[in-house]
Amino acid sequence: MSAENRTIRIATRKSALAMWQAEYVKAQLLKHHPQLTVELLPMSTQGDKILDTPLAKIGGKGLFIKELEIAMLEGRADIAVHSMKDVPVMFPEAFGLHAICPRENPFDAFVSNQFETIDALPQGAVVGTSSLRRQSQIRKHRPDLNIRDLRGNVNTRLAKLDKGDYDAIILAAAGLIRLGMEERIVQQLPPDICLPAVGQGAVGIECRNDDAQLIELLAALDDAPTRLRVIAERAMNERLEGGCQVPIGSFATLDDDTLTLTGMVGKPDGTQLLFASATGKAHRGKVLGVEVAEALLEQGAGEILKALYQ
Ligand SMILES: NCc1[nH]cc(CCC(=O)O)c1CC(=O)O
Repeated sequence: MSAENRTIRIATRKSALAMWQAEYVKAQLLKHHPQLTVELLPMSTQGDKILDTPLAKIGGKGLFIKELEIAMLEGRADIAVHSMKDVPVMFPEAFGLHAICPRENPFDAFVSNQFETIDALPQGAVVGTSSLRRQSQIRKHRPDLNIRDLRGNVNTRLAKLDKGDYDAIILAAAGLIRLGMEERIVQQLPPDICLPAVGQGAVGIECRNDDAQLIELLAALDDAPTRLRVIAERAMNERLEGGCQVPIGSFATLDDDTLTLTGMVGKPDGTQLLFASATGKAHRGKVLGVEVAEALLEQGAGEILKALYQ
């Protein structure tokens, strides 16, 4: 089988956002390699089926990608497309992330039908998010708000807001933009209020490490600045062993060849938030990630994280 006539099958979750990302990767593959045939293989994953339990209790983010990896191991699919935010830092040995696509808006969005900003919410207003990272930072900023659990895909969450279950909800801006719902973003939360999650807004492409031909084809879709940023962000989480759903923010910026990484670990109740930053050459992202993680551990991040796993 030559790269000339190869059919690339993309394993993807079935949510609207996952399908958008898979279609995006299909379009990019065909743009760079018009000779290919590209097909989508939509699948349900454990993470999609169990909707009533907080993710941290049922095994975390890996639940969303295991089925996709099995499809690749069994030869039913060639690549899997992921939101980098949902990809655990501990990666199975047989697979690699062989392209990281250009990053969309990495910040969190405040979405409300009544209020213009998070600061305009009245005391005791009900805000929906299931992310411990968002909860921790929003409680720190506005201890008076009432944070309530909110799960499901982007459309489900918006429907719950529109039904009046919440005064506001927090979602990733990237998901809303990709789904053509940018107008629902009322306020973009700046990183000093809500530091984004590792990899937020970036899409990664995974395939088997033994598929050299495919790895070469995927190189055309890789965006070096995004990859350098995400490598640094993930190195921080790896050092912190931020395995499942955790109150950790990790956000890198790139200015020419200079990378600045900021990390945050917070108590879910918002009573203690730790921050650290490091700056250096872009290719040293892994070292910077470890440096920021160790600065956070020195401040007591280990105790905050340990308390969550008990
Ligand atoms: N946890 C779910 C998830 N995974 C990726 C995105 C979209 C943004 C992205 O690509 O990072 C979302 C939705 C959200 O957090 O609001």
